[in-house]
Amino acid sequence: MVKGKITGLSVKDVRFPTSLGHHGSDAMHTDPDYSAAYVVIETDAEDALKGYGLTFTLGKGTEIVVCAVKALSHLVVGRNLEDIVTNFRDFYRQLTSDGQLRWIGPEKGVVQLATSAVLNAVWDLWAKQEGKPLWKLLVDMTPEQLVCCIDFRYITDALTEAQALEILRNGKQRQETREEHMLKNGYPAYTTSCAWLGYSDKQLQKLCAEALKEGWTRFKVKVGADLQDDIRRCKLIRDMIGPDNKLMLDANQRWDVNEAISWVKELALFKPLWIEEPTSPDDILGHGTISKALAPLGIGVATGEQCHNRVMFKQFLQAHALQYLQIDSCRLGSVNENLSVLLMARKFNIPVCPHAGGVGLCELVQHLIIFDYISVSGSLENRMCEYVDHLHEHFKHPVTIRNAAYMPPTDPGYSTEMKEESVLLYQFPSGAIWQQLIHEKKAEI
Ligand SMILES: C[C@H](O)[C@@H](O)CC(=O)C(=O)O
Ligand SMILES: [Mg+2]
Repeated sequence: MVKGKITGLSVKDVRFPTSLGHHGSDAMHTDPDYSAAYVVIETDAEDALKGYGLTFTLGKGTEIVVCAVKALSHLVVGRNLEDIVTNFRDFYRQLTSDGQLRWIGPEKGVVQLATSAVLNAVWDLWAKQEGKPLWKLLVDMTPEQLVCCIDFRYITDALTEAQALEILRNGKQRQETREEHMLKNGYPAYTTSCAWLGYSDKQLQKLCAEALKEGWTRFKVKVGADLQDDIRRCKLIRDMIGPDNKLMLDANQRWDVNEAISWVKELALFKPLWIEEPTSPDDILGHGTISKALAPLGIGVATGEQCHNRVMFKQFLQAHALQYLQIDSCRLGSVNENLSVLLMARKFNIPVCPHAGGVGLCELVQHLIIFDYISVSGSLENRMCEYVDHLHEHFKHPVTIRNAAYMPPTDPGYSTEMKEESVLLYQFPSGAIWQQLIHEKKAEI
């Protein structure tokens, strides 16, 4: 039962100094401080439940997203939660179509990140009021209710509402069997934690050995800055994991199109499954050219973590420009826009392998991919979800990984809530952690 009027929305700039340990580093983001614009919404309902939402950023710039969240808040405060969720498509459109704010988007960049943080909080609150983890809320919704959350504007040439309904109705068949499978075995994951670009070979070997012991069988390596380094690191990791485990490469947009093709050909002997973000995330035709060139080598192209909306994904799919689609729970406009992308991926028969990691991205996206398996794709073939072993301790309901798989969350909500003490300590710049780093001249405002 959904209830209450939204009476308040607050947003905080929360940053973790991950750059100090080179965690999260890649060929383009050499010093990321994993951060979040962290939203809390309150209602006047007696249950006193709050909704928590976030979007992921890399340090500087979080304050700009915070500003955008504040600019959106007048569209949220004062609204009745039941009205929002029963007309979710309209609400999504109100947030993304504000006559003035859309000029700095539309549906991309800072305003879309802010939209995502706000809507993630709404979904969290809805799931909490229903007493279900978000994935289960989605699984239990009817196809009609689910399509009512999706804005089909700009994608009907690829997916109509009727086609979405058909996919979701088919997805209802044997749904219980797949739910049981998830509850027993979890959703398969791969790890990126061993091979950030800033890690030494020694660190890489140590982390890889530990991961193998823990049962990981799928590994991602950062590449793209220096070819000889890449060859050395890929050989190191391939030798350690053996020929049968999976290896993926991630260049984080470092190359031009032809450079990407020739560079990846040099790494082909290490048998990577995919090359991720080989070039600009906006270059759909470029990704298509790379896909064509690498297909004979058995290497696919993966992208999506910086794909800013459903229209981009539509075109990637139409242009056969990706072979692995990487949704991101905080880059797209929350669950609403992600639903449309999951359905398009199903229609085009492309496996979804979500981007996760960052801060909170694993916590959130596990709900979406578990729902995808149970109610949309119905398949685990060629599918896996990213896992990164950082910052989970700051969440009230952190992910549970068992045998290299995400176990479905059981607590009500979207797993978005951070521990209060973490928010206090890491709030930028007033939190004690940042005050200390600023004092030691290891950080600046
Ligand atoms: C800057 C981030 O850590 C980025 O490297 C993450 C990423 O590309 C991934 O996890 O994939
Ligand atoms: Mg990546």
